[in-house]
Amino acid sequence: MSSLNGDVSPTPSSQPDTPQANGIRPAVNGHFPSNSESSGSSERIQVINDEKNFTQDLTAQIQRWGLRDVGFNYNIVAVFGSQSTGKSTLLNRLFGTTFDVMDESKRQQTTKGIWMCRGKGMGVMVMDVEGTDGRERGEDQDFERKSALFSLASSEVLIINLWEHQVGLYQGANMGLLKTVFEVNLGLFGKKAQEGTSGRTLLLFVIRDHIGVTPLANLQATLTADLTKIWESLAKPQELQDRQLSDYFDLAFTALPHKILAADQFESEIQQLRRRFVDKERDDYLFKSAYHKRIPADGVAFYMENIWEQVQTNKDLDLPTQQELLAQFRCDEISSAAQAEFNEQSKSQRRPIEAGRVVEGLGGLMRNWKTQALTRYDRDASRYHQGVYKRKRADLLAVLDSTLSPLFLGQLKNMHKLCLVAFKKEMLDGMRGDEYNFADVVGKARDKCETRFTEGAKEALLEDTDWTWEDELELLREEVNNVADQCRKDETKKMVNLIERNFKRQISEPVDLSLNKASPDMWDKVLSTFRSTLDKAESTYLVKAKSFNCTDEENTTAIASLRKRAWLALRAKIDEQTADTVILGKLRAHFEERFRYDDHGVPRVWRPEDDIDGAFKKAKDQTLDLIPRYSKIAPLDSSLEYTLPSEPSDSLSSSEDFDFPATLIIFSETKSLDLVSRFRRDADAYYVEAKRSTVSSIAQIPYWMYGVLVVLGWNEAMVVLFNPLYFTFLLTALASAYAIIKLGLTGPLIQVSRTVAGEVQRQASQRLREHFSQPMLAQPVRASSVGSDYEEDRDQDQVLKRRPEPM
Ligand SMILES: Nc1nc2c(ncn2[C@@H]2O[C@H](COP(=O)(O)OP(=O)(O)OP(=O)(O)O)[C@@H](O)[C@H]2O)c(=O)[nH]1
Repeated sequence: MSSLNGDVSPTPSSQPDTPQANGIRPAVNGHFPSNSESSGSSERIQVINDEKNFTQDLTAQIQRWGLRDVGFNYNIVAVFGSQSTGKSTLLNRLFGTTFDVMDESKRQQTTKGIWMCRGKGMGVMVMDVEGTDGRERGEDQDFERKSALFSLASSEVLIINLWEHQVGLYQGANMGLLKTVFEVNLGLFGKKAQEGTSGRTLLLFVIRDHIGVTPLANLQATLTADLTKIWESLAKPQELQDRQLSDYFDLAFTALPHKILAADQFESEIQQLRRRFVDKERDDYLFKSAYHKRIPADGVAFYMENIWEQVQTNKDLDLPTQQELLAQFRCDEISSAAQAEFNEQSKSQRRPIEAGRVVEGLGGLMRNWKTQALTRYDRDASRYHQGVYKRKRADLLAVLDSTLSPLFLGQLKNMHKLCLVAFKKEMLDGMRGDEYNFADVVGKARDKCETRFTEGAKEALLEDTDWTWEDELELLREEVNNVADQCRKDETKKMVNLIERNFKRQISEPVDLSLNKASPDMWDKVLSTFRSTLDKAESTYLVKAKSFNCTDEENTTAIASLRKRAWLALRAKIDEQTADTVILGKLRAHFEERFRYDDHGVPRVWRPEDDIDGAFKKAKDQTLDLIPRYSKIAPLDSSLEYTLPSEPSDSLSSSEDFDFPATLIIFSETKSLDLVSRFRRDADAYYVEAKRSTVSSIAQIPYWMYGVLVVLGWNEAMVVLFNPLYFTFLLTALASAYAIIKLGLTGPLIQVSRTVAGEVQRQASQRLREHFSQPMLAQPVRASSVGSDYEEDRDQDQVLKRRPEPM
C-alpha cells in the first residue's frame, strides 16, 4: 500500500506539457474512441464526454489501473476553473498524469468533458474537468454547471484553479457558478452530508501566477469572504437553513508563482504541494479521511454514474442562457402584444354569445383572429432563440385556444338551444291538420335539427384543438327525443280527447232516443250503440297510434283509458237523461200518454160514466214499471253486457278508483222510492184534474138561461133606450169606449176587466159549485183519499219487485 502512496517525484522535464510531447492522441469531441488512451497506469479515460454521456468502461479502467481491489485505499481529486488556466498542467505536475495540455500557438480548448487518470505511483484517481467560461460553449453554461457539481459531489479534494488577478472577481472567479453548484449540491446531497454518509469536501484554491505583491493571506481572506457571502445568499432547503459553509467544506489556499517567469520557484512550489497530497504524516496532508466518500474502489464507477445521473436529471441546473433570457423576455412581449389585439377581436363576439345568440361564421372569425395573432408573433419572435420561440409559440397557441374555447362552447350551447326551438317549431308545423304521419314529421324535424347543429359545430371547430362537439350533439339528441316523446304523448292525449268528444257526440242522439222510448230492450239498444261507436273509436285510435310509433304498452294503456272514458261518457249521458227532473218528466210524459190519450192518441174528455180509476191505475202501473227499468243498466240480451276492469285510475282520467259494477246502477233503492212517491204526487194531480173535468162539464150553465135573461131584461133595456138620462149615460159609455179604443187602452182595460170578471166568475162558480155539486163529489174524492195510503205502499212494492237484480 505504501508504494501506492509513495512519494514519486516526476521530473518536470519528463512530464509532458503537450499532447504532442506525450505522444497522446487528442480526444475527439463527443466520442469515446477507445475510452482510454496510452497504456498501463498512465492510461486515461474520458469519464463523461462533451455530449454529457457517462462512459461504460470506467470499471474496466479502474481494474487496469490496479485500483479495483484497494477497498477504501484510494483518493479522488478533481480540478475546477476557467478554461486554459493551466489546470491540466497543474494536475500533470502534481500527480504525474498525462492529461492534454494546450498548444500555446493555438490557444483553444483542450479538455473536453471530464477525463480521469491514475496518479503516477499513487492510488489517486485524478479528474481533469473541462474549463469553465470557454468560448467554445459560449452562453451555454449547462455542462460547466453539471460538471462542476459532479466534481464537487464525487471528489474528496476539489482544486479550484484561478489566476491571481481573478481573485475578487465575481464571474471571473466563478463565484456565480459556485453559488449555483453549492445550492444544487445542498439540495441533492446536503442531507446525506449532514448525516455523515457522504463526507466533507476540501476546496483547495490554487492561485496561479502569484506575483507576491498581495500576500496569500489577503487573497485567502478575499476568497473566504466571497464564499461566505455566496453561501449566505443561497436558497437553502428548509431543514438546512442554519447550515454553514464549514459544515460541508474545508477551505485550503495555496499560491504558485508564474510558470515561465519563475519556472524554478514554480517547480519547487509544485513539489511542496505534491507532498501535501502524498505525505500522510504531514499536518497539512490534504487527503484527510474525513473527505473520503467511503465507497470501495470497485464501486466507484457505479457511484459516479449515479451521481452523474442525479446531476443530469436535476432541473435546477437548467438555467437559461442570456440569449434564452432575452428570447424569453422578447417573446413574452411579442406574445402579449399579439394576445392584446386578439383579445380585443374576440371580445366583440363574447357578448352576443353570452346573450345566447348564435354568431354566424364564428369559426371563420376565430380562425382569422388566431392566424393574425400567430402571424404577428411569428413575424417578430422567430428571429429569437428557436427553442424559446417555439415554446412560447406553443404557450401562445394554448392561450389563444383557451380564450376561444368558451366562445366555441357558448356557440355550441346556443346552437343547441336554437336547434331545439327550431325542432319544436318544425314539429308544430308538421302536425298541422289531421293528415300527418307523426313518425315522418319527427324524423324530418330531427334530421334537419341534427344537420343544422352538426354543420354549425363543424364550422366553429378549429383545427389542431382538442375541442369536441359530439357530446353536445348527444345531449341535443337526448332532448330532441324527450321533446318528440312528450309531443307524442300530448298528441296521443289530444287524439284520445278528440276521439272521446266524437264518441260523445255520436252516442248522444241514439242514447237519448233509446232512453226516451224506454222500451224493454232500451239498454240493449244503448249498449249496442255504445259498442259499435267504441269499436269505431278504437280503430281510429289504432290507425293514428301507428303513425305515432306508440308502443304496444302505450296502446294498451290508451285503449283501456279510452274504454273507461267512453263508458264514463255514456254514463254521464245516461245521468243527464235520468236526472230527477228529466226522469220525472219522462215518467209524466209516459203516464200522460197512457192516461190522457186514448189508444189512437186522441186526448180524452172524461165523462162521468168513464172508468177513470181503471185507466189511472193501468197508466200508473205501466209508468211505475219504468223506474226499475231505468234504475240499472241491464240488457235483455246478456251478450250485450259490457264490462270493464275495476282498477285504480290511470293518469289520463281522474285519480279516483274506478268501480265498474257501481257504474251500472243508475238509481239506488232509496232513489227509486223517492221517484215513485214524487211521481205518484204528479199522477194524483192528473187524476184529480180528470175528475174535476167531469164535474165542470156537469156544472155548465144551460143555454135557455140566456133566453130567460133576454125576456126578463127586455123592459130594463127599453127603459135605458127611452130614458134620456140612461140614454145619455149609454152614449157616454159608448163614447168612452170609442176613446179607449182609439187611445189603445183596450188591452189594459180588457186585462182589468178580465181580472175582475175572472174574480167574479170564480166567486160565482164557487157559489154555484157549493150549491149544486157538493153531494155528487163527496163520494169519489173521499174514496181517493182513503185509498191513497194503501196505493202508495202498493206502488212502492210494485216498483221494488220489478227492479232488476244487481249484476
Ligand atoms: N502563465 C502561465 N501559464 C501556464 C501555467 N501553467 C500552464 N500554463 C500554460 O497555459 C496554457 C494552458 O494550459 P493547460 O494546462 O492546457 O490549461 P487548462 O486549464 O488545462 O486548459 P483547458 O483544459 O483547455 O481548460 C498552456 O500553454 C500552458 O503552458 C502557469 O502557471 N502560468
